[in-house]
Amino acid sequence: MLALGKLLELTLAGREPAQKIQLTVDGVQMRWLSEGALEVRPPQGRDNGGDLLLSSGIHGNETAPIELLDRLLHGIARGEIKPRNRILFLFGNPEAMRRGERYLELDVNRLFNGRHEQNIGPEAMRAAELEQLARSFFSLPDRSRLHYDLHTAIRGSKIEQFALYPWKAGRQHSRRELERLRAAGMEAVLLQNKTSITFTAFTYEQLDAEAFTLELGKARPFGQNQGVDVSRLETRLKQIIEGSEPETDTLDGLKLFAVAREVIKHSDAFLLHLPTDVENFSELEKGYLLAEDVAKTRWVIEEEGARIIFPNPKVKNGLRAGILIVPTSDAGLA
Ligand SMILES: O=C(O)CCC(=O)N[C@@H](CCC(=O)O)C(=O)O
Ligand SMILES: [Zn+2]
Repeated sequence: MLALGKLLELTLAGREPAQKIQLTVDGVQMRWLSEGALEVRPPQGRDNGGDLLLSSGIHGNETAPIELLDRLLHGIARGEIKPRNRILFLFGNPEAMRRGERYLELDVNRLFNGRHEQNIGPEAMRAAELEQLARSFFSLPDRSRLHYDLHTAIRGSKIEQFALYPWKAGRQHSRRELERLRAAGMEAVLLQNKTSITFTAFTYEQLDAEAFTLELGKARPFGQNQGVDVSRLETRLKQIIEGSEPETDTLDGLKLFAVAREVIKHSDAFLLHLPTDVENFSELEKGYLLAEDVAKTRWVIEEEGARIIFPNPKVKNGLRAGILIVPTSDAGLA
């Protein structure tokens, strides 16, 4: 296999390839751009006008999505997968991947949309670099732009695979993209209703891409992801890459949720009243005291059908310590 197909090995070893550009047997160009960053271009006559950004390893310990991108890249490098669109592969936080940790000092996925400018250190610099790589990749006019940022979660989940869809004023969420996500095995989509500081919020809000964070199961170390079934997503990604995607026109069975409230941790006094092993999408009764914080702040459930995702009292002050969500309908989709 071509050396650049081994982007994961290069990244984990902290090595820069001697040769930055390579061609596969069927004329696909692979170009190493920076640590953990590789662009794939189909031969000119085979380009269908789509630009696809696939990222993982934004959290270094979320290995199933890293292994999935590694398999796709191997397939392309060996000539087994024949791309018809441009692809940018990104491993988000190489040093955290090497250490098997979510992050070193700062969560990279809280440093986009300008936040990296208010911080210092390697992760702030990496977020700035990722923004630049994505901006440059999505700079060509008249092409479709799609970004999937792949993650696994800290805890188990009542709904195993789901997507988070960013929000921008004046822009409607796309039904077609949700149909595609359903076909890729996602069981639920959380429709955001305000701007955010994640990677997909950046590509959605600033680069006009359709962008989704995909949660694929529970985070485990490399080689221990047998319990994370990414087969439907993997099949769909190959089809998108090869331009052979079957038509899909149903949202049947796909659960839609909206954000009711983000629970922000304001101080070290923050207390979250949930068992440590609580699963994502656990339902919470009306009247339940979810959290308390400084200055007698209390988070009491007021919403019918409320559920919690990503509860995490260990986040830094000022950051999201959980999202309260409620069921919603497909009425607002374009
Ligand atoms: O399990 C958790 O608590 C977090 C899993 C994870 O990393 N989720 C992403 C979601 C990003 C988004 O809101 O689009 C994150 O928290 O960064
Ligand atoms: Zn993650």
